[in-house]
Amino acid sequence: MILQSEAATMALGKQLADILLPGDKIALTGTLGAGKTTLARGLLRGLGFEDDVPSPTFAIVQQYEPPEVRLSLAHVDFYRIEDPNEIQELGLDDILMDGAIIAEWPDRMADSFWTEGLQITLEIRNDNTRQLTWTAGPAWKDRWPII
Ligand SMILES: Nc1ncnc2c1ncn2[C@@H]1O[C@H](COP(=O)(O)OP(=O)(O)OP(=O)(O)O)[C@@H](O)[C@H]1O
Repeated sequence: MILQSEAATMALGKQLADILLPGDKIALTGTLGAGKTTLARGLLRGLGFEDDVPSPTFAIVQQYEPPEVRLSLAHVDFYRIEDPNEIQELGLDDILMDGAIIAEWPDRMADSFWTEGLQITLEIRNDNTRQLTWTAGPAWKDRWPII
């Protein structure tokens, strides 16, 4: 699918919010500036979050909880993770018990962590629009694709 503008990336994130369930994992892959944070922003907006959404690069995990959002969501950026042991300390399994995860730079985690998830790749095209490709585990059957 082609995303023609920042607004289209945001809109897709908002649609994703409508189908999001506890335990969902969304992996966002793409080069710097591909639109990963924009998509996460749209998702958070769709979940009801009204404030600014910072890039989680510095915090690594940015947690959003009700009532600001309809479903708790961890916005994760694995970019700065170097030691796999650090990942265990993030408590992602606990978060997934009643919430969802959307993560940038997911390749820092084992592939097996994402096989049940929705794995999205964003690429910058020559005309500056974005190409989105995806794979999704069985949990996403009948929910995705949404447009
Ligand atoms: N579909 C689109 N078409 C054109 N520009 C877009 C599109 N989606 C997002 N952008 C723009 O791309 C820029 C980078 O977006 P964003 O910060 O979300 O990327 P990122 O992948 O999170 O980057 P980084 O890895 O550096 O954090 C922003 O200026 C945003 O407006």
